[in-house]
Amino acid sequence: MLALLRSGHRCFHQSKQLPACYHLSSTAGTADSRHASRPSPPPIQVLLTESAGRGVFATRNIEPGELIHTAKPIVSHPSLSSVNKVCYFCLKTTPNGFHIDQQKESFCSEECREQAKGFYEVEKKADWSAFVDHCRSRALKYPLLAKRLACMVISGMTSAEGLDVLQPALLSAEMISLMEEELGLLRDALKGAGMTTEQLTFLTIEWYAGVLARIRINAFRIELAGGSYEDLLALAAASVESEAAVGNAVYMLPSFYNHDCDPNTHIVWVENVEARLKALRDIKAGEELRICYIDASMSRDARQNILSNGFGFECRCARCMSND
Ligand SMILES: C[S@@+](CC[C@H](N)C(=O)[O-])C[C@H]1O[C@@H](n2cnc3c(N)ncnc32)[C@H](O)[C@@H]1O
Repeated sequence: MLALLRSGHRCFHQSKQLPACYHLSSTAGTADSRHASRPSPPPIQVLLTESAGRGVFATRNIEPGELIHTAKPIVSHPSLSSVNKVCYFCLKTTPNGFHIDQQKESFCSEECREQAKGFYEVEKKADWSAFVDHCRSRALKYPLLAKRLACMVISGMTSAEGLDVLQPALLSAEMISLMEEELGLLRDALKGAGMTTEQLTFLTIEWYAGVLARIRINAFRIELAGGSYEDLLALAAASVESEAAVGNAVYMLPSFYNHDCDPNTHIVWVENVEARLKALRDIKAGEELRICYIDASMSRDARQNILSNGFGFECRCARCMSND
C-alpha cells in the first residue's frame, strides 16, 4: 500500500492560521530521536486547506523515516477481546499486570494506575454488564470510548466539551434513535453506581450523539507493533484491516491529518497507545502531511466507497484522480 503512485500533491492552505492551541506540545525528533539532546517542537502547524477542512502542514523539510511527533490520546479504551490482556490505561500488553480490588482490569505500572485513577474510581463502582452485552452483541466499539469519556467527565479529569473541536460525522435520525437505547444503559449503570442527577446533567442525547459523531470520524484502531521501526512499514501495510486491534483511541493533533491514498506520513504504535507520526518520504516545507485512513491496497472503487460511507467525503487525491 505504501509504494504506490507518488502524488507530489501541493498544499492549498489559506493564510488564516488556527489558534495557538492547535500547535500542540507533542514531542518530535529526527530519524533517531534517542540521540537528540532535547525535544524540539514538532515541525508542523494546523491550517485550513482549500477543500478538506483543516489539515496538518510541514513547517520545514522533513526527511523520510523522521519521527514528526508523538501524541497521547484524549481518550482510549481496550477492545472487548483485549480487556484482560492489556493495560486498562495505556493498552500495553500486560502478562503480569497488577489488579486493583480484585477487579478484572489490570494496569502495567503504578504510573498508569495513577493516571487512570480518576475515571477508574467512577467506572469500577458500576455494573457494566448490560452496556457491555449491548456493545458485544452488536460489535460496537465506540460506545466504550464514550463510556470512558463520561467517567472522565464525572471524575473531573476532562471537560464535557473535550472533543468539541474535532470534526463530527453527520448522523441520521435513525442512528440517533439507536443511540438513545445505549445512552439509557450508560445512565442506568452510572445511576446504579450512586452518581447523582447533578453529576449526570451533561449526559444528554445531544452530548452522547455529539461525542459518537466525533469518535466515528476521528478514532484510531490501535495495533501494537512491539518491534523495531524497520518492521513498522510492513506491519502498517499488512494490518490496516486485520483484527489485531488492542483498542481504540481519539487524539487531538492526529485528528487533523487528512487522508491520501498515497500518503506521505503514517501513524504507528510501538508498545502502547502513544501514537507516532512518521514521514514516509521527503516532505517539503509547506507541504500538507496526510495519512491513509484505510487499506490503500484496495481498488479505487472500493476505497472511494469506504471513504464515502465511513467518512462522508469523496477522495480526490492524486492517486484517485489518476484512476489508480
Ligand atoms: C479526521 S478528519 C481530518 C481533519 C478535518 N479536515 C478537520 O478539519 O477536522 C477527517 C475529515 O476530513 C475531511 N477529509 C480528510 N481527508 C480528505 C480528503 N482526502 N478529501 C476531502 N476531505 C477530506 C473529511 O471531511 C473527513 O471526514
